[in-house]
Amino acid sequence: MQELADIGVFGLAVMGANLARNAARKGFGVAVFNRNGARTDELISEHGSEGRFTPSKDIAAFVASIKRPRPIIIMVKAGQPVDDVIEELIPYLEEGDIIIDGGNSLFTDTNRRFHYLTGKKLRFIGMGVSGGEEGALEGPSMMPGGTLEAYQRIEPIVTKMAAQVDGEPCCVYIGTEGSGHYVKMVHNGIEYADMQLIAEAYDLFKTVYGLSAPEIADIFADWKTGDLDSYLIEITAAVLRKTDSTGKPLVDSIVDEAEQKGTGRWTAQSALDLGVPLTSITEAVFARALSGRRAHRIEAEKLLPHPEFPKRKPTAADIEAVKDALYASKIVAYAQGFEQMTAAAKEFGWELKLGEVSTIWRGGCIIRAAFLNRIREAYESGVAAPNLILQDYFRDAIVKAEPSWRKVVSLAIEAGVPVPAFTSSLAYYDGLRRARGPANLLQGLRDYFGAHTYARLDKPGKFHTRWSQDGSEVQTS
Ligand SMILES: NC(=O)C1=CN([C@@H]2O[C@H](COP(=O)(O)OP(=O)(O)OC[C@H]3O[C@@H](n4cnc5c(N)ncnc54)[C@H](OP(=O)(O)O)[C@@H]3O)[C@@H](O)[C@H]2O)C=CC1
Ligand SMILES: O=C(CO)[C@H](O)[C@H](O)COP(=O)(O)O
Repeated sequence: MQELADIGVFGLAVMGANLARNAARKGFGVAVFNRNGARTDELISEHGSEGRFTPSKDIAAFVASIKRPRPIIIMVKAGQPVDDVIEELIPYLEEGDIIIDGGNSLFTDTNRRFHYLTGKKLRFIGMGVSGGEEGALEGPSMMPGGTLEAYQRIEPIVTKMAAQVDGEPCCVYIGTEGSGHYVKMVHNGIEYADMQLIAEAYDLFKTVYGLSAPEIADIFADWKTGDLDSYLIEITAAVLRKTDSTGKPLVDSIVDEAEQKGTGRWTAQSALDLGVPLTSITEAVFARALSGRRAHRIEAEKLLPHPEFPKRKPTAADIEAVKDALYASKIVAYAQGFEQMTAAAKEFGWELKLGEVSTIWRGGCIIRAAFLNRIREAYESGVAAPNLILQDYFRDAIVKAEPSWRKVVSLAIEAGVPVPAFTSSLAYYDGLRRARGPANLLQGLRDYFGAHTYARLDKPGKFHTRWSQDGSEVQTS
């Protein structure tokens, strides 16, 4: 009789198959199941020799082939399929078994599933997994949330499967309920902002300076060695350098419509609910939405005049300025993402350790970057600044970059090239560093049309002015 597997993987598309192979390569016995059995056959025929797999074609046999208490990773399409799979598994599970949802589930769904399964004496972990196809195989960043004792049962397996940076696994217990999926959602939101900023830098080089894709690839390859060192900068150079069968840059033939599966939008929606000014990520979501209106854009280009900007090759200083603008905007995006996690922890009663979050994002995941070491140091220093921008390292970096950032945004505006993430990040920065903004007028207007009241700088309490009556002011509280 075959030895029982250490873990089960349900769902063998790119992510599930590679996570299963990852676990098997690390020496764990892995039970595998997919609704369409052809994927199971394919995994075993192509990679069965990589480790100890137990394939099954029915759920009862799959569950029975796993050591108790059974940890089962579900890696299926997010949404209803996760609920369907949970219902299919429940009849075969026993008290204490652990379902781990490794997909990009919405954190409120994870909260619901966590409480539902706890009520059935089963344990549930919502585990964000980042790293794409390659990360799942070679070592992803993992963000598990649920009960601590359920995590402790799977910890020896998942910490071995995760990417390792400086001897530390990119996997740590995040907190209870849907907190792991929340953190993964914000990771993806930051991923949206990072990518949008890169796309805006690319657009400036292409549209304002007239550089070709391979010329821009050289710039990004150069940036890989500095402050911007990151996986996304590295793959940007690779994407820009790639030619297609005609020998021309592939990127020039890709349709300029960005798709989205939802995690960026959810991040922005949650920020709105929490009242967090998450401008960079939200602009990145809107930029994808506008990119999706391609037919409108094609029509509008014919109807709306747009400035013809004389193209000239960039100087080294021009390139450096775009780099500074990208770096400063990136600091804003991360500061906003971390502020959102702080607000969510408070709102939902989670104890999120943001230093640990930055630690596990240093490897395996899509936003992995040298930069995350600086964020980790900021949190480890124990100096609790309410906003990362106010930590010494980031404050110095952003102040140094500010003149170039402003110059680049002005140039883009003058040239009619949209850089919404650069622009909104700068506007956020300018708003943040003003002790007194213009919202006093908003309050006056609100009080005028709706008697909504206002506070005064010179005395405590709330006040209302009888604007359309005798103009007198009354104290309301
Ligand atoms: N692709 C990526 O880079 C990343 C993906 N993720 C997340 O990981 C999860 C898996 O992603 P990915 O591997 O790309 O696969 P997909 O999201 O494309 O999902 C395909 C898998 O879901 C299964 N499935 C769909 N509906 C059902 C159902 N009702 N019952 C049972 N199984 C079902 C499919 O089974 P069948 O073969 O039978 O159709 C297949 O195994 C998703 O939540 C995704 O968002 C997370 C990080 C990165
Ligand atoms: O989770 C991921 C990486 O971390 C996925 O790649 C995600 O699907 C990307 O999101 P979108 O498809 O919306 O761009």
